[in-house]
Amino acid sequence: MERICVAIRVRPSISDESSTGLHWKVEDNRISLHKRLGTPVSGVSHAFDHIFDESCANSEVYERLTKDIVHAAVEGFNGTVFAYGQTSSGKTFTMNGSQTDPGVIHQAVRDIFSKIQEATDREFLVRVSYMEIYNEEINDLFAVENKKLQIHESLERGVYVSGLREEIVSSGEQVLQLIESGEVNRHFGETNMNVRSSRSHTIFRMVIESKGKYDNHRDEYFSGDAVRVSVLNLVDLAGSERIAKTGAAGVRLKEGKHINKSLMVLGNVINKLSDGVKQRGHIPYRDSKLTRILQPALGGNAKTSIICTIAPEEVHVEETKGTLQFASRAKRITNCAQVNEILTDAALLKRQKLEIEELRKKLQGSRAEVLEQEILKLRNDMLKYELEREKLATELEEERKSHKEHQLKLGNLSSQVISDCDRSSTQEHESSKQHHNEESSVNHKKFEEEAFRTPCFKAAPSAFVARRGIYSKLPDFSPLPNAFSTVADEDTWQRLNKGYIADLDSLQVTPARRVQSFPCGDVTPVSSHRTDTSEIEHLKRQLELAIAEKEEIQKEFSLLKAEKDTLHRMASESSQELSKVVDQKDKAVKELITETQRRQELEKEIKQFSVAFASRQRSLLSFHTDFKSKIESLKAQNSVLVPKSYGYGIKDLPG
Ligand SMILES: Nc1ncnc2c1ncn2[C@@H]1O[C@H](COP(=O)(O)OP(=O)(O)OP(=O)(O)O)[C@@H](O)[C@H]1O
Repeated sequence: MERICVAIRVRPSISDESSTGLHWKVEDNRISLHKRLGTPVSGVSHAFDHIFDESCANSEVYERLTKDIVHAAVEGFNGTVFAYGQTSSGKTFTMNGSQTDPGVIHQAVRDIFSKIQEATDREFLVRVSYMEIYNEEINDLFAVENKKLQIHESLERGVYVSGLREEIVSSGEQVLQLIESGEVNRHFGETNMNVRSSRSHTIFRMVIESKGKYDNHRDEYFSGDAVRVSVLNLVDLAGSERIAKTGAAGVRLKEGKHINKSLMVLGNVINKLSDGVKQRGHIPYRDSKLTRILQPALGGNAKTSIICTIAPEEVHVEETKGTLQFASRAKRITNCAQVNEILTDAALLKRQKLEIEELRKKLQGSRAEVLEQEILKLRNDMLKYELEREKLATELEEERKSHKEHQLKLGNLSSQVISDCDRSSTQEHESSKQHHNEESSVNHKKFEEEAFRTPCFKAAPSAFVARRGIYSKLPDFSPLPNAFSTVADEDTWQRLNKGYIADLDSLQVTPARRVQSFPCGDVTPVSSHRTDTSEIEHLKRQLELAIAEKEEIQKEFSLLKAEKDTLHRMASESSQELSKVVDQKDKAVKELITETQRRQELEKEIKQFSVAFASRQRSLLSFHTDFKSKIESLKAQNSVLVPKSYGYGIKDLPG
């Protein structure tokens, strides 16, 4: 959708009277009415796409307002440029121009042919026609005999004037000559306002057909073999007039009434179109011939621009205000222009094939590819989960093993402690007194209660005294002094004892440490008792630590188990999803196959249709030729003159 481009052009003042009060002021794209001292009149200020002041030449108007539309017409877009305004405001001057300042039509014609020259990959056929709407009747300006032409509408051609002469042209000069000849037939008349006032609306029309040239190297058309057909209307409207001002009477009065009526309908159409899609309702295009012919340009398939001409004199302020209001409404209208292409059967078939191909690609690309990717992703995820699960299972197994080993170690340790205690207790019996017995009995009980609660440990013997007689031989290496018996003070013992069993692990794993023990005979009973007690304490601590460690491992174990369960669940969910996606893919593939079959059937049908169409065309052609020859012979027989009809189609293309 694009808006209609609206511009204002101010004609130079032609009155000798200097303004005594109101005057128009142009600032950039805004025009406003001012009082004598320059105070703006409130509510009379309008902005437009362009405002051309008195000094602007037609070339500037063409450059800024019309050129783009003309170029688009060469490319296949419909275009309309029209001049609107009160009588004597400069419409004809803008459209036709003068010797020194050629108008919009003149420049458009030249520009079109230079554009055609540039487009080397296309061949063109240009047809021109020139008509006027005079007193609500359509006359052909290229053929005076073609009067009161009728408007028709068909699906193929849209709205058209039947019987209008169209000339095939090949150069700008040819067109300008034709226009000149047409101008002679146009209705002008003298009024109080304009010595040469247009008494009709004129529409100069160029129909531009083009087709891509055939490229022999590539064995195909440069830009497809579709034919583009566009219509460019260059319209010079008759000016609205106040009968009192123009002093019209008789014929001029009748003309004036028709002019005003059709301009009023144009105003109504513009008003309705500017209301917006929802409010506009019925558009009265059919109320006048002008609006009927200009229908595609107003809210239809065309690029349109309107040049509203105004007279700057104070005496025309009211008319100028009306023109500016019309222009303000018109600039709200949106059109939807698109390239007009006519497809031959072959082009249609080719285009449909391409479309089918594209659709097929899209179908394959959009669904199957996405599904493939999804499946791949899910497979990767599954693999990842599997690996993680395996890793966790291995870790779990290792943890289990180490847990077992720990338990085994603990069992060994406790049985070792028990056997050590047993031996110490026997020695104690032989050497110590009664109170020692009691004390060790208490100690033993305490130990039994505190340290050996775990069921896997054996119950301790009733008389428990630590003893270290298991290693009878002295070690090859020992950190102890040779004459240990003389330094059996408690501190030294404690220190050495610490080094002796630093922790349970080193005790079990490093045999060299074991040989740090020494025969019990070297130790005095009293000090042996003390040392054993502290050793037990130490062992108890170690045991407690081992139990805590075991609990920790158990906790870790249950966490790992939970994690493993989650992974299992995720893996099964993934596999379910995977099977769902695979199902979906299968379905899509089936759909694709059905679609392809359908397309193939369609292609076949199109082929059959085009064959039938071609044969029908051939039979119609032969019928037409027969019919024509029969008419000719009848004509010859009756010697009746039949008026020549004019009609050119794409088949009349030269060469
Ligand atoms: N921009 C301009 N520069 C110079 N002269 C102009 C300009 N515009 C209009 N004129 C002159 O003003 C007069 C009236 O202009 P024109 O005939 O183009 O008006 P019009 O709007 O077509 O009038 P009508 O509706 O009566 O046909 C002409 O003599 C024309 O040469």
